[in-house]
Amino acid sequence: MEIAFTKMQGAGNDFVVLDETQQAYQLSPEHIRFLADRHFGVGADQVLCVRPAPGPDVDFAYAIYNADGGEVQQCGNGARCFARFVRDKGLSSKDSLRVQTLSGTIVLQFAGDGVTVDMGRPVFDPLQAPFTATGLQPKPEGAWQTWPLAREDQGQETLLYVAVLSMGNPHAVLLVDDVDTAPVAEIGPLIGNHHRFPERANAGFLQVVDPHHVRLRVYERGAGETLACGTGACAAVVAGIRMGYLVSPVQVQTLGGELSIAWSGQAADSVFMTGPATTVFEGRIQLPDPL
Ligand SMILES: N[C@@H](CCC[C@H](N)C(=O)O)C(=O)O
Repeated sequence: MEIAFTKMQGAGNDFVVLDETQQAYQLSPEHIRFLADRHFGVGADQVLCVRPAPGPDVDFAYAIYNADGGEVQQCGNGARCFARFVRDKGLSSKDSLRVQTLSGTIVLQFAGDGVTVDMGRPVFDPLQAPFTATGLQPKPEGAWQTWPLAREDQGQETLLYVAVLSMGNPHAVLLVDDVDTAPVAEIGPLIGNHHRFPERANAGFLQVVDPHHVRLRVYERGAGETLACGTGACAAVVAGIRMGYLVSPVQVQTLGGELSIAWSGQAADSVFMTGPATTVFEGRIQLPDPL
């Protein structure tokens, strides 16, 4: 089967976007891995599918697959690219779009050259992250708390203290002095695959520069370290605000660009993310058969 695709990126987090509004491709995890492969396929951190609205409350449905083939609940940078794709392809001319994801409805709004996404409320109950905190003693961190994750280091057990929350998908946030020297490739998978995260997690490494500026690197579940992670930026800023280190709005400097995150500090309020969304190229690709 040959399919049309659009390659997009938001702050360097890159995507293969597929229009399934007319035809559902029903891709297998192997197809997703092939499309995301940087040597044999198109190359992407995530594959995004634009699907018809399942009901009158939303304009579209949004399916997200990590490069490893697994379907996930949320993708912030992808959401902005979703909005740009829908407009560029003439699928909708609305300035505001309601889109259904696996973890609820998000709202996308065009804002100048970029897109602002209402990412919904952060979830602080560890059980809902999901994170198994049973038997663990949290450590006070500013006005909030972090959880200890045991780690074997040269035969010795050491503890990594992470803030845990969900932005529709699971996040662990580790405060670091300098993201440039943080051992992201080593510690990212240890945190993300820790048995206390039964669905694995995205691991963010957060450097507070001042109350309105941070630097962030994220080791993403199912994709490895990416140049930016939108939900990771939301999670890191929310954690920083809850701890008392940050004040909204916060500019997040990632490896691939800048995102702006705003949150009132109230658990009942949504987190808003603004950033770029760009089309890189378009093409057609033959899916190897059988896959
Ligand atoms: N890059 C994304 C997040 C994609 C999903 C994530 N890897 C997960 O498994 O939850 C973003 O911009 O939010």
